[in-house]
Amino acid sequence: MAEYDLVVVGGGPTGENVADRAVSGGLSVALVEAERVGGECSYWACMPSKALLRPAAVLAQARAVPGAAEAVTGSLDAAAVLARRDEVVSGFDDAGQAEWLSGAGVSLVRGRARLAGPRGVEVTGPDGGTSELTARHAVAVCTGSVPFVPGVPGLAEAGFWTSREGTAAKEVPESLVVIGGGVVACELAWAWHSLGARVHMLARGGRLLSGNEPFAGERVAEALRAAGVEVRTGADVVEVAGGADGRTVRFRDGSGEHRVTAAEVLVATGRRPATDGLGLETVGLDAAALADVDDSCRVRGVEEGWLYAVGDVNGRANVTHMGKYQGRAVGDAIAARARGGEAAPEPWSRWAATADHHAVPQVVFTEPEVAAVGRTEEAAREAGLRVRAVEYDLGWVAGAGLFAPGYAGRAKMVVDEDRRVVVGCTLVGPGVGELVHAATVAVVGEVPLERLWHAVPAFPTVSEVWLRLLEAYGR
Ligand SMILES: Cc1cc2nc3c(=O)[nH]c(=O)nc-3n(C[C@H](O)[C@H](O)[C@H](O)COP(=O)(O)OP(=O)(O)OC[C@H]3O[C@@H](n4cnc5c(N)ncnc54)[C@H](O)[C@@H]3O)c2cc1C
Ligand SMILES: NC(=O)c1ccc[n+]([C@@H]2O[C@H](COP(=O)([O-])OP(=O)(O)OC[C@H]3O[C@@H](n4cnc5c(N)ncnc54)[C@H](O)[C@@H]3O)[C@@H](O)[C@H]2O)c1
Repeated sequence: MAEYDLVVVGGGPTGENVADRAVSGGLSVALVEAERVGGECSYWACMPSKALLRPAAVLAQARAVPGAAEAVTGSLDAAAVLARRDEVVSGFDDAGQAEWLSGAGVSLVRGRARLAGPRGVEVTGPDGGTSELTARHAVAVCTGSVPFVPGVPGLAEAGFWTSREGTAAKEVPESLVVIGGGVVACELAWAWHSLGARVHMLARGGRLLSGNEPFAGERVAEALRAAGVEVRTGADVVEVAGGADGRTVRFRDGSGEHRVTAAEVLVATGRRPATDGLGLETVGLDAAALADVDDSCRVRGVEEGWLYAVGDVNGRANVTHMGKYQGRAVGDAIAARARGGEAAPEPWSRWAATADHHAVPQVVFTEPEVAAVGRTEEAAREAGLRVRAVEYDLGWVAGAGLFAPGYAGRAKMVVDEDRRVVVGCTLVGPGVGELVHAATVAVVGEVPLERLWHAVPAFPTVSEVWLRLLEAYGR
């Protein structure tokens, strides 16, 4: 039985960061990975999806600028885009990331882990053999999430894509029905449409990207429709059936019952924590327990506090950057506690993932992009804040006009009237993903509006929208 100070279960971006920080803090660390070091993000999520989307964005932006537009005479080369995607995922080979782990001083154990009593981890290796690891101080569960698949009659029999096939497919399907209206649905609808598939989206809710300000989903839906994607909102999928022509999806919306047939069906209806077979019962817990963590991601109610749940598996903020952020805090906290310190997760201390609560940035890489941080106006009001929001048309900013004539976009800033600080910001438009960090700094730093006036955006950049938003709010 091998003993380490810390055993990390799951080598996605979150687990890698927990392990790296704990080693830097002087601990011995084993990391157990069942599939590929780098996790979902590197092979079937963030990286391949962005590789599929980027060429279309570049092409659209070149086409929007006279002088460059004339030089664009062809369309996307789908085979080259897929080849680039394969390059970005290193041909699904994790040797590079495994080497990085080893260089960082982390011991990689390949296999599937399950808890085996307090501080115990049993690993079933690729050859089916089992081994046991013991953690002197802590076990960090960083197993991520798996697709949530609704129980639609006929779906399983007909066969469907999840985000795995939706990012890793080797060929462009002739047609695709996307079930869902969230981030995965919007991004992958764009990606496969841009590569030549006929795409039909069926979103259950009244709008796309429902976690964002309403104008975000509306603008993305408008753009998808303008590009030729069929977008249906308020659509309830009733049944899916396989046949010679592909897969037929029967759905209902406000106008009645309809059918659509496509070569493939992509189910993008959210994700759930990856806790199956994790052995939580051996320590007296159920799957829900991993969502009940303090701000250092320590699972509550576990005697001696040796168990942590970090990243997607705790459901606090399911994006890679927040998993990594949690991972840094957790690795540092475990190391500090192993040295006998308390590492109390006081708000904004190095041991607390405080930003998870209301300062999470996210970029949706559609065309236009959606970039947001903090609370929407509605969420802020629901949280009891007295807020005032201002909006500004990005197309009126000089830098946007230079970015592309006819640039279309919108920005919204939500201000806490009592503290006079920004608590949320949403930007929609081409290339706005690169603008969101300024908003994140304002939200996390709780920079007073009076001081924000002194943060002068360079001319002529799209960031001048900050000045316009402040003017719209009034001094
Ligand atoms: C299509 C798609 C696109 C996305 N795009 C973005 C994006 O652009 N930006 C962004 O920030 N986020 C994006 N996300 C979200 C992002 O992928 C996740 O938030 C991120 O991967 C979470 O990291 P993690 O390390 O917590 O989990 P994961 O990346 O899921 O890693 C978990 C690891 O644990 C391993 N594991 C699981 N169970 C066991 C076990 N029992 N034993 C051993 N190992 C185990 C798995 O094999 C996996 O390697 C996207 C998600 C999807 C689906
Ligand atoms: N660029 C990024 O940062 C990025 C990209 C992709 C995914 N992600 C993350 O990955 C996670 C998963 O994304 P997602 O899009 O799968 O989830 P999501 O929660 O964003 O969207 C789920 C969608 O499925 C719909 N839905 C849920 N149950 C349904 C049902 N039974 N029938 C029909 N529709 C149903 C919801 O109405 C919603 O539109 C999210 O946390 C997301 O933030 C991030």
